[in-house]
Amino acid sequence: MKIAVLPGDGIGPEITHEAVKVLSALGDSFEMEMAQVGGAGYAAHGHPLPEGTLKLAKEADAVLFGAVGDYQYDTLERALRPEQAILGLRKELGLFANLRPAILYPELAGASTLKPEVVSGLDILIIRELTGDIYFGKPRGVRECPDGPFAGQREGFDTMRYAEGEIRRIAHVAFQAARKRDRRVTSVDKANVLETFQFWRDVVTSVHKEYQDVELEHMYVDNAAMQLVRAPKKFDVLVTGNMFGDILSDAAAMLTGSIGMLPSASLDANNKGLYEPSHGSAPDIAGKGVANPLATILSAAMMLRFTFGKTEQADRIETAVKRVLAQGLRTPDIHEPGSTKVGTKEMGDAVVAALG
Ligand SMILES: NC(=O)c1ccc[n+]([C@@H]2O[C@H](COP(=O)([O-])OP(=O)(O)OC[C@H]3O[C@@H](n4cnc5c(N)ncnc54)[C@H](O)[C@@H]3O)[C@@H](O)[C@H]2O)c1
Ligand SMILES: CC(C)[C@H](C(=O)O)[C@@H](O)C(=O)O
Ligand SMILES: [Mg+2]
Repeated sequence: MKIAVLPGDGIGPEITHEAVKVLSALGDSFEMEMAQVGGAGYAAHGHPLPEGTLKLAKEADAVLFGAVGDYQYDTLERALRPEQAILGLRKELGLFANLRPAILYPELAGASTLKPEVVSGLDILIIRELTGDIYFGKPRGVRECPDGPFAGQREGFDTMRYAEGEIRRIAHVAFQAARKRDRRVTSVDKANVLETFQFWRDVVTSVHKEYQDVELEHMYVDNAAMQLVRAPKKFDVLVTGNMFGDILSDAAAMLTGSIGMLPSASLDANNKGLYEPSHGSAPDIAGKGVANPLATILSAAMMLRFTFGKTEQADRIETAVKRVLAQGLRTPDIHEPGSTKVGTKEMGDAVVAALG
C-alpha cells in the first residue's frame, strides 16, 4: 500500500501533514513517500510536475495531494504554472471521475450561510468529469481575430469538446453511484446553447437506457447553480463536465459550512486515485496555522474506501471528524458563535485522539 504524498504550495503542506498524521495513527502500515509539486516543484526542479514526482505518482497505489498555486507564479508561462501540475496528474493518470461529496454534518447546520432548514441533512454527490472539456480542448491560445468588428485585434480562445466515450464513461460512474444512493441523477449541461452539451445530453440519455432503475433529469447549469442554493437537498447525484463541475462544487462547498470541508476523489477506470481537498492553496492564510485540514483528512478517508477497500478504517476517520465537530472544535473558516477555535494542528491532533 504505497501512497505518494504531494503537499504542494500555500496551505498544502500544513493540511497534508495533518492527513498523514491521521493515516499514520490508524495502525496500518502504509508506505508514504513525499515529493514536490506545483510552485514547490518549479522552485526545486524548474517544473511544476517534475519527472520524479510524476514517476512516484504513477508507481504508487494512490496519491494524497494538498493544493498548488501561488500568486508569485501567476506571471509564468502557462506550461510552468503550478496549476499545470494537478491538470497534468489528472491527465497522465487517467483520473477522469472526480467525486465531490457535499455533506452537511449536523453539528455544522448553523455554520452554513444558508438557513438550517435549507441545508440540514444535505448529502449530495457531485461527479465532475475531469480530463476533458474546455480544460484540455485544442486549439487554444491568443491569435489575431480573423473577422467581425474586432478583426485584426488579438483574441483569446479555447476549445470545448467531449468525445462520446468520455461522456459515456462518466455517465456510467454517475448511474452506478446513484444505485448505491437514492437512485437519482441530475445531468447538468448547457444544451440550449452549446453543441458540446447537446451532445452530452444525448449521450447521457442513451447510457441511461442501461439504468432504468435510476431516475434521470437534465438541468441547465445556470438553473442548477440557482437550485443548489435554493433547494440543494432535492439533488442526489449531480453529474457534469469539467468546467461546470469546478464551479458548482465550490458553490456546493459553502452548503457544508466551509470550502475547508469538501473532500474529493479523482479516480481512473480501476479505482486508482488521487485524493485532494476541493479547495486551493489559500495563499491568504498560508503559514498561519489556521487552515481547516478536515477536507484533506476526509479525502484520506475516501482513499481508504475507494483505492484500498478499507471501509472500516475510512469509517473510523469519518466518525472521528464527526466527534471533533460534536466537541465544538472549529477552525476559523467556520463561523459559529460558542464554538472552540482551534488551529490546523490542534484540529489534526483532535481527530487522531478521536479515532476509536
Ligand atoms: N486543486 C488545487 O490544487 C487547487 C484548487 C483550487 C485553486 N487552486 C489554486 O489556489 C490558489 C488560490 O486560489 P483561490 O483563492 O481562488 O481559491 P482557494 O480555494 O485557495 O481559496 C478561496 C478562499 O477559501 C479559503 N480557504 C480555502 N481552503 C481553506 C481551508 N482549508 N481552510 C480555511 N480556508 C480555506 C481561502 O483562505 C480563501 O479565502 C490559486 O493559485 C489557484 O489556482 C488550486
Ligand atoms: C487549480 C485548478 C486547476 C483546479 C481546477 O480547476 O480543476 C481547481 O480549481 C480544482 O477544483 O481542483
Ligand atoms: Mg476548483
